[in-house]
Amino acid sequence: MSVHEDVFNGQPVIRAALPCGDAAVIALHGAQLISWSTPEGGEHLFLSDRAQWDGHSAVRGGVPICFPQFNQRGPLAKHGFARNLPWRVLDSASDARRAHVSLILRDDDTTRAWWPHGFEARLCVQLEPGVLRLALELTNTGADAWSFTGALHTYLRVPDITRMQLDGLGGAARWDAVRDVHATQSAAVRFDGEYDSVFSSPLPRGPLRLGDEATGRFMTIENSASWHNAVVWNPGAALCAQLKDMPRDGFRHMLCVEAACVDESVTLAPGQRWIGWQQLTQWQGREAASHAERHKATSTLSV
Ligand SMILES: O=P(O)(O)OC[C@H]1O[C@H](O)[C@H](O)[C@@H](O)[C@@H]1O
Repeated sequence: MSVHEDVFNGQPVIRAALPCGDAAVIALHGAQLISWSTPEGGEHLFLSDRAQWDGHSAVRGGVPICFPQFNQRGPLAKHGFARNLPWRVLDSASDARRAHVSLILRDDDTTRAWWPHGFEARLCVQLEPGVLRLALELTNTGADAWSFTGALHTYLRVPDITRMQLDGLGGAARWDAVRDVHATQSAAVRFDGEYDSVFSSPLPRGPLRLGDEATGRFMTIENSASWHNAVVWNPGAALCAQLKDMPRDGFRHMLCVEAACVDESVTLAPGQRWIGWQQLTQWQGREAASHAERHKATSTLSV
C-alpha cells in the first residue's frame, strides 16, 4: 500500500494504492479525483484526453467539486470556483486494506473577491477493495451565515452509453433540463441523445445501479441524504462536438451521476458544518458480486 506525490500532465497529484491493486489518483487542482481503478474492473472514471491542464481551467472528467454554486444558478463562474483552485493535502494514511487522502481549501483574498465569506472545504477520499468514498465537508468559518449549492460531479466511465441502464430513480421528481419538462420518473433511465436531468424528492433511499447489459458488470452509487438532488448528464453527440475539451466520441464513454444540492441552497450559520458523501462500489458478475458484498459488509469507510 502506498500514498505518494507525483506529477500528471504537469500538475501535482497524489497516488494512493492498495496491495490488492485498487488505486486512485487525486489532482491538487480542484481536489479532483481523476482516476479510480480496480484489478477486476479497470478504470471506473472517465477523464477526457482533451482536458485542459493549465492550473486554472476546470478539468473535464473524474470528480470535479462544484462549490459554492451549481451550474449557472448564481453570479459566480459556472459550477463555482472550488474546481478551479489549488487545494492542499491535509493528511493521508494507508494500511493493507484501506487508504485515505484529505485535501483542504480555505477562503483567501482570491475567493473573497468572488464570494465574501469565510469557509473551509475538506475532501476526504477513502479507498477499500472495490469501494471508493468521497466525503465533502464544508464549514462556515466566517462571522455571517452563507448559502451554497454544489455537487460531486462524478464522470463514470462506460463502455458504450447506449448499452447502459441506470436504475433506482423510479418515483423521484425529475426536471428534464434539455426539454424543460417536469415529470415523475417512472422507469429505468436509458440514453439515446443529450440527457441532463435534476432528480429530487422523493429520492430513493437505496443506491443507484448503473449496469451494462452486455457484460453484466455494474456499479452502485450511493449518495448521502444531505444531498437533496441527483443529477444525471450526458451531452450526446451534438453538444459533445461543441465542447473543446472533449473528444468527438467522448459522450459514448461517460455518464455523470452526481450527488448535488441544486433546487434548494444549504445555509450554514457561523461555525456550522455540512457533510455530503458519495460512495461507489464496483460489481462484476456473480463471483465479483459476492466479493464486493463481503467487502461491503466489512467496509469501515465513513466520514
Ligand atoms: O461543462 P461544465 O461546466 O463542466 O458542466 C457540465 C454539466 O454539468 C451538469 O451536469 C449540468 O447539469 C449540465 O447542464 C452541465 O452542462
